[in-house]
Amino acid sequence: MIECRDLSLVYPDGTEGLKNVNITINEAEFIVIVGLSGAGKSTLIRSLNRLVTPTSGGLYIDGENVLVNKRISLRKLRKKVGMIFQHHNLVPRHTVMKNVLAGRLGYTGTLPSLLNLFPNEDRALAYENLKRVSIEDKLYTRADQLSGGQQQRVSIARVLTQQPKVILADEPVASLDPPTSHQVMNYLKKINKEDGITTVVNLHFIDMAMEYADRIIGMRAGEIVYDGPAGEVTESTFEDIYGRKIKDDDLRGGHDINERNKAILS
Ligand SMILES: Nc1ncnc2c1ncn2[C@@H]1O[C@H](COP(=O)(O)OP(=O)(O)OP(=O)(O)O)[C@@H](O)[C@H]1O
Repeated sequence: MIECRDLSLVYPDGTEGLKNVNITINEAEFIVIVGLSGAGKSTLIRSLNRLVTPTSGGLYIDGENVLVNKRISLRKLRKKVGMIFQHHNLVPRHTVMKNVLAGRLGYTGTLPSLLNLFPNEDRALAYENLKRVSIEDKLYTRADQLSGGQQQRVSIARVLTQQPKVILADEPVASLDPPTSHQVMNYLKKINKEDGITTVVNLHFIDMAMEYADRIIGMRAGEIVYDGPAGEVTESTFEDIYGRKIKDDDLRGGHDINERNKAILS
């Protein structure tokens, strides 16, 4: 469980990225954070993994405040919390397998991984996870030879290989076309349901947020302005969060294609 208590973050130039955020993220939830550009979605998700450091308040992971308790090293935190980025952050010239094995870094240490000395169990785990996102046939392909959607699936396999308790995804579909966006979201949702891994995703497409989230958190100007079950969200909720009418650009579309996608994945 993750708890933010009066969490605030002021960037060095004085910009308030987060203002008194109070949320509790429960085990196995699938949460989507929505809000306009600049609302603080990335700042919040990056705070949860300490990629940025909140300037006041408490951030409790399994009951321990990781902002004050130095016993919990960053490495330990990052073993528990896996991250997926918009641009997947794969090493372009490394093979798919090597990229996925990087998920074991927190367990093996840097030197064995530099020497490619991963135990066989790690390799088997990496292969299983590539199979879960249906990309095991690209095992020996260089990451930069894959499409954007394939690269994002490899980054999902990498995060799974880390065996995290929580997956954070910062705009994971922003660079993808509608069918590929749905494919990636379906994989994230399937993993959340099957493995019970808590998942927090930043999205700016409201139709996707409603389709995949169990719970939606709306942000504006660094503050939480909505927090509730996705089933209770309406167009006017989004208009309140965005402070304006909903536009076509706020929708990803592609739902007809998604029905086929879901059938393939189920
Ligand atoms: N390193 C930084 N230094 C100063 N200000 C920053 C920094 N990173 C983000 N900000 C500011 O903090 C606020 C929140 O930004 P953040 O990136 O968290 O928003 P966002 O909702 O994720 O937006 P987007 O969807 O465009 O990524 C914005 O005003 C942004 O300009």
